[in-house]
Amino acid sequence: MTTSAPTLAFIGAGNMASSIFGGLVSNGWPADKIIAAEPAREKLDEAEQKFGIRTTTDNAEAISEADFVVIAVKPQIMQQVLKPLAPALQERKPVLISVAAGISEQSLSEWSGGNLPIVRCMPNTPALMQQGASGLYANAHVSEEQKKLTTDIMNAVGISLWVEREEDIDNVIALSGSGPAYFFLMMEAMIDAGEKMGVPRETASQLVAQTALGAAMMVKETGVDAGELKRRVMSPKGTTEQAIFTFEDGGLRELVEKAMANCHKRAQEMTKEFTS
Ligand SMILES: NC(=O)C1=CN([C@@H]2O[C@H](COP(=O)(O)OP(=O)(O)OC[C@H]3O[C@@H](n4cnc5c(N)ncnc54)[C@H](O)[C@@H]3O)[C@@H](O)[C@H]2O)C=CC1
Ligand SMILES: O=C(O)[C@@H]1CCC=N1
Repeated sequence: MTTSAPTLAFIGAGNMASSIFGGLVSNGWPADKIIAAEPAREKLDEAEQKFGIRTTTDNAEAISEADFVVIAVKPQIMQQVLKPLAPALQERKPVLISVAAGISEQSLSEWSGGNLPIVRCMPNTPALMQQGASGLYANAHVSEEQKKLTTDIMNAVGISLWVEREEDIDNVIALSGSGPAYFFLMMEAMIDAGEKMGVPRETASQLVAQTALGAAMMVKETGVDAGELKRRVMSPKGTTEQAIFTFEDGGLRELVEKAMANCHKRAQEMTKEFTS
């Protein structure tokens, strides 16, 4: 990214925000074009030290020079954080990018004073490694140029895909926003099982992480269906099929479907809960 990169303000410098600004800086986004605002001084100090970005405890100050404002606070406090920022947002008119689950564009628009270009973005924490996956939804005030710049920002930390319907953001949450945790759970369970078999935890961890990475790369790079790739590991009467039959008999598919449905349901409940 050149020095003509737009200025980005992050409101909230927690897990998700730091994954995005950390990923941006690691990918060459100029650190002096990123400012993070947060009440927790220690998080700002860490962000300054690790990534060299600018910081402030004053949210409105961060907005005063921003072209894009990424709001990354918990959904529960979004309204109380956003409402006092409406005057600063209305004066500057940046693109407001919310990464919050369960906060509708309508609520964001109302709390920020109306008529702002708003993007609902559903990223995930692998953004920190520039391996994030984001779903993006724009309201009618977002111009094509602003959409392109939003794509540039999120593509700097992974892949991003636009959705036409806002409700698809809840599907993106169930797939990729919350998705890393599903894979972490699977890896954690495999590492624990490996350790029980007597493999040192660190060795098990390295083997599992590389296996997950390799499997993901095969799905991404070969274009071969995941089911077919699975079948290619399952030699007839071999070892893998014993493991896969155990997963299938135990109802793993149904469990995954149920887990994702519950994740989606919670996003919808939150949207109702946090509508003023
Ligand atoms: N953690 C994840 O994997 C993902 C999170 N999200 C969304 O990101 C948002 C943030 O989640 P996390 O980063 O996980 O939470 P977090 O708790 O790590 O970060 C929130 C940050 O907001 C700060 N904050 C509190 N009051 C504030 C205020 N008045 N002004 C500015 N900052 C304030 C907190 O000190 C904290 O650092 C949520 O809305 C969540 O739905 C979206 C996708 C994935
Ligand atoms: O668990 C959550 O609510 C957030 C949204 C997606 C991932 N983490």
